[in-house]
Amino acid sequence: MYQSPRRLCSALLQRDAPGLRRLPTPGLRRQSSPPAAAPRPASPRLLAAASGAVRSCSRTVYSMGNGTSRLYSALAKTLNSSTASQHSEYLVSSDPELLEPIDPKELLEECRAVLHTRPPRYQRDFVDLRTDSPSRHPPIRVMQWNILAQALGEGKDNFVQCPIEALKWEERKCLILEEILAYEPDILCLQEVDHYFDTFQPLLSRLGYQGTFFPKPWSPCLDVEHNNGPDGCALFFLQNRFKLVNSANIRLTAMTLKTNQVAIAQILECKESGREFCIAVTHLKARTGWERFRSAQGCDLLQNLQNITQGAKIPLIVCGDFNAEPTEEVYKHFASSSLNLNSAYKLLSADGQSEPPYTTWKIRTSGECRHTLDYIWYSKHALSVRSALDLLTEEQIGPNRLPSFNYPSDHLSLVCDFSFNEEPDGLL
Ligand SMILES: NC(=O)C1=CN([C@@H]2O[C@H](COP(=O)(O)OP(=O)(O)OC[C@H]3O[C@@H](n4cnc5c(N)ncnc54)[C@H](OP(=O)(O)O)[C@@H]3O)[C@@H](O)[C@H]2O)C=CC1
Ligand SMILES: [Mg+2]
Repeated sequence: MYQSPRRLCSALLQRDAPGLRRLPTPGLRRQSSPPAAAPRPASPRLLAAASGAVRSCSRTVYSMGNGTSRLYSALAKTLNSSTASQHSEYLVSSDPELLEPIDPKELLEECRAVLHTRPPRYQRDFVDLRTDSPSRHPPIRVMQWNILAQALGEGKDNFVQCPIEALKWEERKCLILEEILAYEPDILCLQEVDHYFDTFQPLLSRLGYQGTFFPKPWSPCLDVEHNNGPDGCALFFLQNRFKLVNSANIRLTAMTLKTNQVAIAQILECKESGREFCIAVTHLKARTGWERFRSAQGCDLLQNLQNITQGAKIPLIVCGDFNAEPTEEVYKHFASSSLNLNSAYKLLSADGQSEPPYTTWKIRTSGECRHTLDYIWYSKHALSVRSALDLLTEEQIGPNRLPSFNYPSDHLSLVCDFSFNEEPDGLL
């Protein structure tokens, strides 16, 4: 019988343990020594079913080279304005076997079997950040993660110290799934997703998530031979915790021009508390020299979010790979916006005012790239951050940096537990 991930693992999570201290991560880590029982044969049932299930569909949509992005754009529902619209699924499977719930423990076991030759997953701890007021409702766990598009990792990114075998999709996808299953986010905000239909949508939907994908109009993945389609942003939420009220796919503009960057914004209603909030995910333009462009995209996103949240009446969480250090203009726009946002990971610093030293760390032909680019912004008057997942240390990341055999992306996942403030002061 299927149980929701939260019910299965709540005893292990200790999210509500009192005191200000580091919390142990869930007990779902792959073991460093081989398990007593022999690992499963290398024909994972759930993983194989997932990729086989949608292959026929993804072939139809994706296997036509660069022209596919045009076809895909026609399939994707695009809103250039701030108007929110009703959500609709891009792909609805009619095969009942593919809709059967998965036991997350079983999927995790399959991932571990696939990964049994690799070193163990890095250990990261949650830092308890609670200030005072206890919450009557369970926290909302949000994960922000640029998972590294498979086509970009293999074909464009030039991670010169990362062995190509570490990027093999059949194993790397298990490392990504393992990270998601270990932290059990209620909401998952992803960038560089180029395996939505054949991997994440079918698997995560069977774990109880409802997903939305919005591809980039001209994804650079489509320039890579044997690509799996365009990359884009994906947003998943647990259906037993939230009801979708409204959803908007936004193609960002810069100085009124349409750009290649996108965002998804959704209004969700919390089933336990009845409270509504807006969750958004984005991936802004990369590379140096594009700072003003990013700034304009950020302004457009803020304007869209102003409208969607009815002028900051609805609490907001914005996750993204902003491709911008905290010194950049786009960061300052978010920090000083009338939406009253704070960046959650600043709370890990001693004074609560500094961003972490890095959220991505890789070595390209140009040298070492260590930057803080990923953020989780939240309405600072309406929401509190109860805990945040600590980042990896330099030692854990290792001399060859990311991605690696232990970690599947060049960006670290950020995970926070939020709760609504009990007595909103009307300032949001
Ligand atoms: N077919 C066509 O007509 C068109 C095609 N295009 C394609 O789109 C691409 C541009 O798309 P756009 O969305 O603006 O791309 P971005 O500049 O935003 O970058 C795309 C990806 O490249 C990664 N990246 C960042 N820095 C580097 C680097 N130094 N080396 C390698 N990869 C890096 C980024 O990862 P991260 O965020 O993790 O840093 C990001 O995911 C073009 O190169 C072209 O391939 C664009 C327009 C038209
Ligand atoms: Mg990238």
